Amino acid sequence: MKRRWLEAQADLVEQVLWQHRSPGRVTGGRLTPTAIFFQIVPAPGVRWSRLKGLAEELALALGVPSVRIQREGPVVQLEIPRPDPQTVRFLPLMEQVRRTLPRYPLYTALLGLATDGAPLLIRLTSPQVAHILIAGTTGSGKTSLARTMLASLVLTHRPAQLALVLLDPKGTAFAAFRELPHVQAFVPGDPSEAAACLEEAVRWMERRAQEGISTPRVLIVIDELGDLVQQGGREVSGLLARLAQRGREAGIHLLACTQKPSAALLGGQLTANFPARLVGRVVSAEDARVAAGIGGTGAERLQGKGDFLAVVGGTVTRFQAAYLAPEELRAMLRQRTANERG
Ligand SMILES: Nc1ncnc2c1ncn2[C@@H]1O[C@H](COP(=O)(O)OP(=O)(O)OP(=O)(O)O)[C@@H](O)[C@H]1O
Repeated sequence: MKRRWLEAQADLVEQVLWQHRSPGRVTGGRLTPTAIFFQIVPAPGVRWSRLKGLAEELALALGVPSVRIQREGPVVQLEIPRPDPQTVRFLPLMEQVRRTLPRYPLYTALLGLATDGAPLLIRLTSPQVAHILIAGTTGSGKTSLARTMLASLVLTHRPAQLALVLLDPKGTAFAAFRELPHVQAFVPGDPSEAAACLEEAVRWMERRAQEGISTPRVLIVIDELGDLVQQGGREVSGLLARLAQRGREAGIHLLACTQKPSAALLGGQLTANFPARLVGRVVSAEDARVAAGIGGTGAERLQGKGDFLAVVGGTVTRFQAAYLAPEELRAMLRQRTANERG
């Protein structure tokens, strides 16, 4: 049934290409949780720019809001959103990872499922990571992704290995985590309290660097970095920049979400110090460039709701974020807190 439907989609694509005098053969038909990927083998003489220009016509013919046409080496990839997108569920994916790996790697967070079907993880202590910026417009799934990463970390690390500082201006992003023994500080609302907390973190960083202490590793998680910097002004951006520049050696890492990844808002010094970027849907190609730190990623054509690019060490990996519904998260964390206390 699925095969036949995929073949019909491929035929439709070939028809559109033929009608627009850019014939090509459509092969593949790989399903990911949210999209179908085809490969187009253009007939001799068909120009890449012409194929690329047919995105709107293809979307119209297939009855979808948009399609992505990307060139990957000699191959042209066509990506069509699935009419029946599937959620990548956190718990089964986490179980799969723990089953396949002999030992869950330290300081490593689960992100989701890459388009090649493999689970995607990110290691805080890798030299190409250290601090992570999650950028994307509203509804792209930033806060949900940060929660997924946090959930995977607290499930696999003891408080003696990993401590958390949670800055949550809305007070709703990370509230579910606040009772966990890993949490050193939970700061909802009030930017002046957030500034005081960051000041303490800087003092702590300096002391740890002097004494050569780097455990427990500390992860400072910030929802809406843009708001925090806007409200807290120079003082806050200065503190954050210091943590980003010198935190790594003292075992302090930052994970920050932002709707507005602009250097003008966050300060060039701060943005330059987030080597790893997780980029969800953004509104323009310019925002995509700033968010990813490199051009041409096409993040402005992502679907939202957990459709992300991981940009780490010059490599771009597309993935669908694993998702934990709020009630699932609460139940899981209750269990985890009970285990730690018991
Ligand atoms: N990985 C995912 N899989 C499926 N649905 C998701 C996923 N991530 C987010 N969503 C859906 O998208 C909604 C918005 O997600 P989220 O609040 O994380 O976005 P956001 O980018 O943080 O938005 P805002 O900036 O407005 O806070 C969620 O309520 C959920 O319904």
